[in-house]
Amino acid sequence: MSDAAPTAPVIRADAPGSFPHRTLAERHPAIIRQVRAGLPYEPPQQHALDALLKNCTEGVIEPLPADAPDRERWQSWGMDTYAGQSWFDVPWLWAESYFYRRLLGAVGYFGPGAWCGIDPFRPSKTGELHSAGTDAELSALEDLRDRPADDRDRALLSGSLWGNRADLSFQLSAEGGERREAAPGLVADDSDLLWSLLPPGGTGTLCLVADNAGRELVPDLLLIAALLTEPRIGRAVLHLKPTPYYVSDATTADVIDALHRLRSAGGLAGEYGDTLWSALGDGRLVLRAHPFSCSPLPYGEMPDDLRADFAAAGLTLLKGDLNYRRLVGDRYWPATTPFDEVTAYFPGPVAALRTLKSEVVTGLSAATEEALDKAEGRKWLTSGTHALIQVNPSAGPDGQ
Ligand SMILES: O=P(O)(O)OC[C@H]1O[C@](O)(CO)[C@@H](O)[C@@H]1O
Repeated sequence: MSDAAPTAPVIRADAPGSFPHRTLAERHPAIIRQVRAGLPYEPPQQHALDALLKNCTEGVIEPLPADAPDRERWQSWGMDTYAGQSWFDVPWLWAESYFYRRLLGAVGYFGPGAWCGIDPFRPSKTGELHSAGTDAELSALEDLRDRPADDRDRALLSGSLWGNRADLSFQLSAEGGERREAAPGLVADDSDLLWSLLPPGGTGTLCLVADNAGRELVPDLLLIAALLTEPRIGRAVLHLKPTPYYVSDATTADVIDALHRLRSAGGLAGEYGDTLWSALGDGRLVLRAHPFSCSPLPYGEMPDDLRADFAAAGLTLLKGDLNYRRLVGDRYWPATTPFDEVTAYFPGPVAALRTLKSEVVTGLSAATEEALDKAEGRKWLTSGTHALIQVNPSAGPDGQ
């Protein structure tokens, strides 16, 4: 970002009782317990998980072992700077991301050994993919078959947006322990602008930066299939996580599971599944699993090859809360900070589709913020019941 770009305090988890503090102090231990119970880990993995539980609540950040395959990468992402500090004192985004890296290390994900490559979150991901909720959503898709293309596209976009509520890590500590109903209406809605960047007959490239597997990835895939079929795009690039992350984030294995699920569902879901299967085969759908997708840094610090990927797209659509935090910067922005200003650095037109699950938000009108505060206090920021669609069509070199 240029020197004139707006700025605000970076979020840390050092205030007991705050939302970020509860994430580290309560959610991370709950995730470790869930992982430990979810697979029949052997004593070395169990002991390592117990040690991580103690370390992440009471200890200081420890560097990766000398033989870790990604040690140098983490050094370039700030590991040496933060080693020795409390998890609660470093940037919240950094602490959360590093927690998931340490969790994978504890279960032997990076090998050597028999647990190499085993996703510790797979039990909850597959449970969700094969749930009655997913069945119901796939059958409901049939109702869209005979609707005008524009209506169908808007319904699929809405499915992709609200699919972001289905975040398994979030469910572990949603306020009150139970799921609350989604609020009608969006706190910001640039959907008309978004559709103008995906015109009927369009042949451009859409980059979709995925978030969660299962009930979020399924509608994301359906949206891509519809856009390719209509067509509104000629090609889609789907950015996934190279390793399991934030419990439910989608990896290549999760895409394959989701495609099997679609194809076995029959009906329109099955047709879309077949479309995506062949689009992978002929290059109209491309999968990426860039290391930076699991980095603890904002997109403002993305490497050149990723920047080039986004620059080549007619639109990059980032899904979910974490991607939003990384897009605008994980900071306590005044909610009225213009979205266009904090995303001006992005290499091309960019859109965010997200339900609100952290205290990071930009681009709201003062009236919207006031009405939300009046109705809910500050809970609307983190409850996951509100959503937004924001677009900066002029990000990138031509727009600056
Ligand atoms: O799956 P999403 O939408 O990225 O949400 C994950 C979010 O949940 C949290 O774990 C808790 O709010 C955040 O750290 C993170 O931004």
